[in-house]
Amino acid sequence: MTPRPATACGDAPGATLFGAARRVAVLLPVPVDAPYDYAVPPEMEPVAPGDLVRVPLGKRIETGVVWGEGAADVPETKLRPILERLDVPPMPAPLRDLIDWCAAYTLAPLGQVLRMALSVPEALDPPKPRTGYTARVADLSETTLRATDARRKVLEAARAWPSSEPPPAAADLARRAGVGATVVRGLAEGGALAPVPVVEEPEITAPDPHRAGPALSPDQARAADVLRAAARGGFSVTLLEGVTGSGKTEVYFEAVAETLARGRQVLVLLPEIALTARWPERFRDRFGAPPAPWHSDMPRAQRRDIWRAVAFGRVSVVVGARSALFLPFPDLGLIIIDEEHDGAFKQEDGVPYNARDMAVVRGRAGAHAVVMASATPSLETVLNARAGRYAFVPLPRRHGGAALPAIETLDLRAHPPEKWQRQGMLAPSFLAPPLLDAMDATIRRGEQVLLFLNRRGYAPLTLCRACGHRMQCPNCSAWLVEHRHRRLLQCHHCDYRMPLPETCPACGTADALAPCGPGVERVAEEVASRFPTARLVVAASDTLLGPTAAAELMERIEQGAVDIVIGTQVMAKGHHFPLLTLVGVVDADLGLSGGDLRAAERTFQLLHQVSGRAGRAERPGRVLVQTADPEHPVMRALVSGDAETFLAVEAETRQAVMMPPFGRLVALVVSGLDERAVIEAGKALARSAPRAADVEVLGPAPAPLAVLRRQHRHRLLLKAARSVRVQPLVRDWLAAVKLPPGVRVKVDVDPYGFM
Ligand SMILES: Nc1ncnc2c1ncn2[C@@H]1O[C@H](COP(=O)(O)OP(=O)(O)OP(=O)(O)O)[C@@H](O)[C@H]1O
Ligand SMILES: [Zn+2]
Repeated sequence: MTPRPATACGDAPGATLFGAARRVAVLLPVPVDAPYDYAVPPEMEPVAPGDLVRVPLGKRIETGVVWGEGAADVPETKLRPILERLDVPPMPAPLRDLIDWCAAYTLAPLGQVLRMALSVPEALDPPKPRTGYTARVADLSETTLRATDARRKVLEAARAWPSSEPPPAAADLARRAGVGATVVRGLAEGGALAPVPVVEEPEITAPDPHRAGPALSPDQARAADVLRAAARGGFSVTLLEGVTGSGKTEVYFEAVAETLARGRQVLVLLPEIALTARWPERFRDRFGAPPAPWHSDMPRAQRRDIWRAVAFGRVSVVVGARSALFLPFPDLGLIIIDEEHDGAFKQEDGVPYNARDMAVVRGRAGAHAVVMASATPSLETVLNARAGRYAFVPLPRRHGGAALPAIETLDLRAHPPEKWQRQGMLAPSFLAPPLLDAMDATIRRGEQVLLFLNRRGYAPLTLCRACGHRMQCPNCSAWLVEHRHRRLLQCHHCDYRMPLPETCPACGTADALAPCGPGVERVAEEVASRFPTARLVVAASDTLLGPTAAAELMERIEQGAVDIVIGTQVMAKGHHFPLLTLVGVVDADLGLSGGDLRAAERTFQLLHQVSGRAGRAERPGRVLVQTADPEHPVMRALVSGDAETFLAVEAETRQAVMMPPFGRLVALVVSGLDERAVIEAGKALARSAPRAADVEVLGPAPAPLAVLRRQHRHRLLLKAARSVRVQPLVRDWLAAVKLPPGVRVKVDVDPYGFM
């Protein structure tokens, strides 16, 4: 552990002497490892852990949280006082536990983790009052004001304003009286109306847990019983594994209802909340009121309101992205993690934590149930369920008698795509003839097609036919992706953009730059030409502008206003389109290259999820998976539907090399502008790497993304047996190496991505 900092004020002398004043530790949302001590002015008592306080820090004033008793190792004379205790509920103990745990586990500074829980500092201030007006007199004759018609009407309206409602604003009162707002202000100045400060928190309709849900099938009812029982008990984790379209949402809604009926709060975590915009509508259909959303794309004012409503217990259900886990629920009774296998639960920037795992920590701290739902649970979670650490609830059948789709591979070597005519020239095709035939037949039947390609833009690479030059990002070791609609080349890592040049920047040849490989836009171009009358949409994170637009598009698809959807992973999960019967996977091999530990698992999950969009209602579904390697275990598992064997082989492979979840991994990414310094630092780290039984350090080696935003990046990987506590090892390791200026080391415990 880093030693507790001596004092918050540096060399500034203590402002006051406090005699025997009590001291407390206050954690501040700044990158420090431990709380600072402060004195509690006696008149402020009682001050207790969790209280939000304002304290001096150097020359600033900071807001922090009382974390516990003071440490007594700061001299009395240096101790500074708490300035103010804020008028918000204390941070609940389970959230403080989570913050402690998260910092200790990820090795992130404690204060940096706290910062995630205080992400909307303005939510700590009382809402700004607005001015309302009440009648001060019964009649204008009691004032010196001349009695005009307009004035009389306003005074009457003010006197008639229902006392159950807060006093109206000038504009509202004027509207009621049918006059202009200036009349109201004139009456206030003349003493006929009294201006009063009105504090209003936004109104929230509570979801009603007693509304009847749909009639559940026997399978669903059994599963719902187990989840309801879990929601009544203390801490538990349950894996709800249901095939795509089995009604997992309806089933876990029963656990939500149970928790709400017991008067406790519920948190539902969804990956990429902004894109699963239909979920709140389903919730509203079931419970009669919307859940409170929480994600980073929300307007700040809305985040402020929701943070407060959660803290004061006025909100009972939040549906959000991973950061919702750090909201100050005073009485959380259930966490649901939908699509628990999804990589979006892992935060890569800032504090690298996995919200799925931290939800379990939060559940244990708060002694309540945690439910993980997925059709393709992660290997970690499956093993936890097998070992009995998690309860297991299966939903083996689709709802309403729908069959699972028939999945076939389409060997691209046996069925090479045939070129097509583009503006009088032959253009490469990305769709094999059998897929095109199936699409044609599907549309003719009035059904829908989803073509899945997990690549945004037009082409992932642009190259010069004359000299072979490849258009690369100036800041990253990555190709620039062409976005033809927007007429630009863009880096998907740093967002660098440039117009598509007319001549090759290397050799100067005109019109020689050619796209290489497909993105969704390019597939759409081919489809538009081959199916000129079909109604076509492209759905990718950069074409769906915001949750509302996304929800609208999903609704249009649901209603059959679209024939062919060409989409990235935003189309893969959660959606329920009754008319969608054909899914074509354009490039199933895309995610399999590269040395990523989870490449096979992730590809299987994604392709299985997207396959699951087909044939969810009466009409049967079909999936065609284009691949150059139909014998690959991922393709075989997809076709056979035998996830169990696939996971067993995955498990065996990883166990043989002691990779997660059988061993532990910690990634260290060394980065800096100066490549030499980065390499030297990497070597220095390797030299002082921990030497212990069951611990191995690999690297340094350039990271797959060797340059990112001009920063050179080298990686080391610490691999250890599960029994090893890696945090103290890494802490000592980092403490032993002095980094040159300008070089940083980012620690990622349980890395998920390997870029
Ligand atoms: N008991 C039921 N009564 C009526 N409709 C149901 C019932 N169960 C499920 N459904 C409907 O079936 C569809 C599929 O359910 P849901 O989306 O919950 O499945 P899922 O298991 O979450 O699927 P996926 O994992 O593919 O997203 C939804 O439209 C849902 O409303
Ligand atoms: Zn870049």
